[in-house]
Amino acid sequence: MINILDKKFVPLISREVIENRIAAIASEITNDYEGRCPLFIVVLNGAFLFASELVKRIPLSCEITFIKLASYSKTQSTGSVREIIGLNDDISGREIIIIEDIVDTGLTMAQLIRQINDHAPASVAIASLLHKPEALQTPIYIRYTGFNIENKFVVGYGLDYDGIGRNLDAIYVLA
Ligand SMILES: O=P(O)(O)OC[C@H]1O[C@H](OP(=O)(O)OP(=O)(O)O)[C@H](O)[C@@H]1O
Ligand SMILES: Nc1nc2[nH]cnc2c(=O)[nH]1
Repeated sequence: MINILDKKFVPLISREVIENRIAAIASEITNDYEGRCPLFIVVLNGAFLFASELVKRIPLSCEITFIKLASYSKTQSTGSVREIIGLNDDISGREIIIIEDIVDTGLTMAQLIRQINDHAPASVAIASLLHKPEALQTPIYIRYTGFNIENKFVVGYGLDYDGIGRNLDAIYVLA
């Protein structure tokens, strides 16, 4: 059990299990994109750790860029997605792979996909470390999923509770 601010969390997914799964996703992406040069779009803040562990295992020629979106306040979705840092890259004709830490309600991803599709990419795929299928409010197809989890608030491996806990090397769930 760990304490973060006023809440208690218990272990859900260990570092070893996470890293083995990331290695498997990296192999899949490497096979699927052989001979192509994908552009990874990393959704900050939460996806920074997943992204760094993933891309270092993908020996393809590729580019990596960042966008910063926010929709969560403490343990709840606010229902609206704010863009804090936008996309400056030319994505038309590119093979896009979005790297996300979690797809929960799906509102963040739905907005980002709409925004990307407005710029005529060649293809768009999503890689998300976590997914809460029961929480989804809009259909989202996730090509590469790390783990499907229950609809409970989680922290660690990039994910925070009120700004704290992103540096934990495993995933914890609210007790
Ligand atoms: O599917 P949704 O319900 O839209 O939730 C998913 C989003 O929530 C988290 O971001 P958050 O707003 O917490 O910002 P952060 O990544 O900076 O922590 C996460 O990184 C996703 O981007
Ligand atoms: N930290 C954290 N951020 C989220 N964003 C969407 N769902 C979650 C969650 O369960 N935990």
